[in-house]
Amino acid sequence: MKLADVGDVRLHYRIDGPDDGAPVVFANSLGTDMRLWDPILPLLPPGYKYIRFDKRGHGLSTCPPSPYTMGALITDTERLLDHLGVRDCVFVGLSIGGMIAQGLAVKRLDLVRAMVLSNTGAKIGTPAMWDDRIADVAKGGIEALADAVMERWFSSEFRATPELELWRNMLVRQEDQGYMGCSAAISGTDFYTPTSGLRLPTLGIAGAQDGSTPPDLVRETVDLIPGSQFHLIRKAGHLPCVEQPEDYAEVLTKFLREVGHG
Ligand SMILES: O=C(O)CC1=CCC(=O)O1
Repeated sequence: MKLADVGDVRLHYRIDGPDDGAPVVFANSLGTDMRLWDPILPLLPPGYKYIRFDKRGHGLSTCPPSPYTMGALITDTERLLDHLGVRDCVFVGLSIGGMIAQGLAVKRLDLVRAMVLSNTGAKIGTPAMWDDRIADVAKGGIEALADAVMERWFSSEFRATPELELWRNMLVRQEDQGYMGCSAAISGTDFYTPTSGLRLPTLGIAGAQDGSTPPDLVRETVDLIPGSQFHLIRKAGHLPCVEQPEDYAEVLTKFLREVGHG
C-alpha cells in the first residue's frame, strides 16, 4: 500500500513496472478508483512504469468535505508526481481525469510530454446539470443515481452481463462527499481557451455509446490541439478501458511507441 501526503490530502497510489521505466500516469473518472485500469494493465507492454492513483475523495485516498476545485485536483496530481520524481510522463486521463490532464499540461509541461484525452472534454455538461446531480447525491447518496450512471458508463450489451454489478459496486462505494466535491470541480471548469494553447502530442479516445462525453465532444476537444489524433471505440460507452480493453490497450500502446516513449 503506497500513500503520499500532498497538501491537505493523503493520496493512495500504485506503481507497476520497473522503477527506471518510462512513466505512464493514469487518472480515472468520477465515481471510480484506480481499479478502473485493471482490465488494460496486463495488456500493456512491459518495461514502462505505470502509475495509478485515487484522486481526493475516491478509493483509499482521504476525503475532504465537498466542494473541490479543479485547481485543487490538478495541484494534488502535480504534487504526487513531484513526490515520485516523475517528469515527461505520458498522462492518460479519462473523463474528469482528462480534465486534470489538460490542466496539468497547461500548468506543468515539464511533467507531461504527451497526453491521452479519453472520454472527456474541455468542458463537460453544464453547471445546472452538475448542481442537480450534487443535490441528488446530497439527498439520496450515490445510490440514488447509480442506475442512470450505469446507462452512461456502459453499452446496453455490457449492461446485460454479470460484470455490471462489480462496477456498480465500485460507484456506490465511493464517498458521497468525494463524488459531490469532484462534481463541483467539473461544474466550474471550462478549458477551451487554455487547452487551445497546448502544443504536445495528444490522442483522443471516445466510446461510440458514451452518454456523458459523446465522441463529438472528445473530437472537438482534441481538435483544439494541432496534430492531435482521434480514435473511436465502437462497442463501448464512457469506460472503453473496461468494455473493450484489447482495443484500448492496442491504441494506447501504438501511441506510446509513436511518441517515442520508452
Ligand atoms: O456522467 C458520468 O457519471 C460520467 C462522468 C462525467 C465526468 C466524469 O468524470 O465521469
